[in-house]
Amino acid sequence: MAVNYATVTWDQLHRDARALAEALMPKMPIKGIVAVTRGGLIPAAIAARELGCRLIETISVVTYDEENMGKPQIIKEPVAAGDGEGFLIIDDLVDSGVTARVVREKLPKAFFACLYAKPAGKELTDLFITEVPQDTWVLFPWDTAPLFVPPLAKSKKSTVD
Ligand SMILES: O=P(O)(O)OC[C@H]1O[C@H](OP(=O)(O)OP(=O)(O)O)[C@H](O)[C@@H]1O
Repeated sequence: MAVNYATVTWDQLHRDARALAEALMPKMPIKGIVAVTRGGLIPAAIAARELGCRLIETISVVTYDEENMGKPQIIKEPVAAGDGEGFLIIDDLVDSGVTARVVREKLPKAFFACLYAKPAGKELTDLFITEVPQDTWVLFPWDTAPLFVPPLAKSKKSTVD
């Protein structure tokens, strides 16, 4: 399957996280936020600032490593969030939905919000900002760096030389 890329800039991410916070305003007041590390940390920080929320818990789910292929494992429990009642879960992306399923099982009473969702996992969310096609790889700002790109005139041998 061919892969397309969608580059998300810091500005775009900030706008989308603010849009998420605005959409979450009707859920206020809340007890706290659970950020799904690591991708949910920055969206959760932005949303927490907008929502005036200072209690931030985390959950870390490892869905793949060489010894544990395919078996998702919680390596950090969201202890402060109990069964999730009164908490918002925030992640950057729901792709296959494997992570979201594990997080929801752990926090069945929490509300699950993310910035971007792909078709395979979107039903596991309560709220997302933008749908992304399944074959698109989202490049987050922390995964990328600006690179020099040669001008067109230098990138191919000119035919008028
Ligand atoms: O729906 P899924 O197929 O489970 O994919 C979504 C998860 O993948 C990414 O995390 P990743 O496992 O890459 O870890 P990271 O955020 O620590 O980089 C993302 O932040 C989600 O938590």
